[in-house]
Amino acid sequence: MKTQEEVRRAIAAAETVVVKVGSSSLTQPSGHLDPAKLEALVGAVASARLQGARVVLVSSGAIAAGFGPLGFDERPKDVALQQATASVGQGLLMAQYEMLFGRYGIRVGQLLLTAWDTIQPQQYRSARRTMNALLDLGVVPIVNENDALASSEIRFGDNDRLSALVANMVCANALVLLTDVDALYTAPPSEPGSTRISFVPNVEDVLDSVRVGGSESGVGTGGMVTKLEAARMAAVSGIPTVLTAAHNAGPALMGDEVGTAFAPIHKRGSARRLWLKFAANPRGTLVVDAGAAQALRGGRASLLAAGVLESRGDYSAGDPVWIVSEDGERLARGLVGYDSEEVPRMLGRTTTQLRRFFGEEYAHPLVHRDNLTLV
Ligand SMILES: Nc1ncnc2c1ncn2[C@@H]1O[C@H](COP(=O)(O)OP(=O)(O)O)[C@@H](O)[C@H]1O
Ligand SMILES: N[C@@H](CCC(=O)OP(=O)(O)O)C(=O)O
Repeated sequence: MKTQEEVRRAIAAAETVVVKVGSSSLTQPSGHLDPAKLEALVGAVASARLQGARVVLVSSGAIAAGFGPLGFDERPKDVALQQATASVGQGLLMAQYEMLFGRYGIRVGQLLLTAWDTIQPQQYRSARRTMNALLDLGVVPIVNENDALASSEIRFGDNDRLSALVANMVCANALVLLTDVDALYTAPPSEPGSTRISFVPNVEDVLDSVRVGGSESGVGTGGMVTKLEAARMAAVSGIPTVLTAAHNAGPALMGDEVGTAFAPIHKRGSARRLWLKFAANPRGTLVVDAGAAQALRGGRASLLAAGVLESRGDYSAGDPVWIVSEDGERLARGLVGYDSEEVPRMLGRTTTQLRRFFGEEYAHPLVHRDNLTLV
């Protein structure tokens, strides 16, 4: 799948498609939910569904739906208030979707995910099983970040990267990112001289040649930065992406030449590794010796305490950490198996010594190879 035509055709033929719609495309300039925009979006998604596609809708808009009814004049800035607002707004948003999809005889189901649910194998498997069961039933799963529960360290904030992880989770054949600009531009569209890009053969190459900025609407989160990250995560998972304005949803799903199409880069990765590689925010650093560095570079090796020289930072078991060489080169990111208070006394010790000195629960790698990704 190399040419634009092939990518567009693959999107039109996708058996399973993830459609992500941002807050900026569901709201009025005041920031409140816009029922007409919701209605148009549902029309396009329902049409794809009725033609036989399995469709997951990743929808933002909980905060937009909640702040008016709670008596606020604008989106709250405080994180706890945003979370509370999302909790009120999510129900109101779903009520709208239920009513609008109901007109087409389509059922919807709600799935609220945190980044954690895409990392922890048990939660990940459970989310995937539920999602697939919903799709088998012909239901349109509607996914949002679980804003009310997501903690600041492990929160996406935007839904772009979450949509790429969901696409990976359901083995989607296409990802459609809907926003308030019609395409990716060579620079933020408010800048004079920026031009529209209709096809990106390799998203990893375009990252250096395009200038992307944050959200200009004041409603969305992440801007084009997180959308390109999502397109890259999808491309690495072998999934083609189209990015365009929400009013182009219908033509985009039909494979018309709207917006920007991104070709897949053929490699398939697990959602957890994708999260680690692109989205995780490391909380600490493990400095490794030359032998461990070499083993890690070779791939498929776990990081054992015996090869770690130093632990920096304050982290808990399960947190993402950087793994760096002695001269500070970043080698990998990984999910560490122990708290930062436990690690120093484990350093430099073999697994046999750890078992003998501290017991069986310490006789494990600091970072298991399944929880590690090279940078
Ligand atoms: N190079 C670029 N091309 C297109 N849009 C860009 C670019 N750089 C920044 N943007 C901004 O990204 C915004 C979309 O992001 P955002 O507001 O977060 O939307 P959403 O709510 O859909 O996630 C656009 O409105 C645009 O102003
Ligand atoms: N989860 C939040 C969405 C946050 C947000 O604005 O994301 P996005 O529209 O993808 O930039 C909500 O539902 O309000």
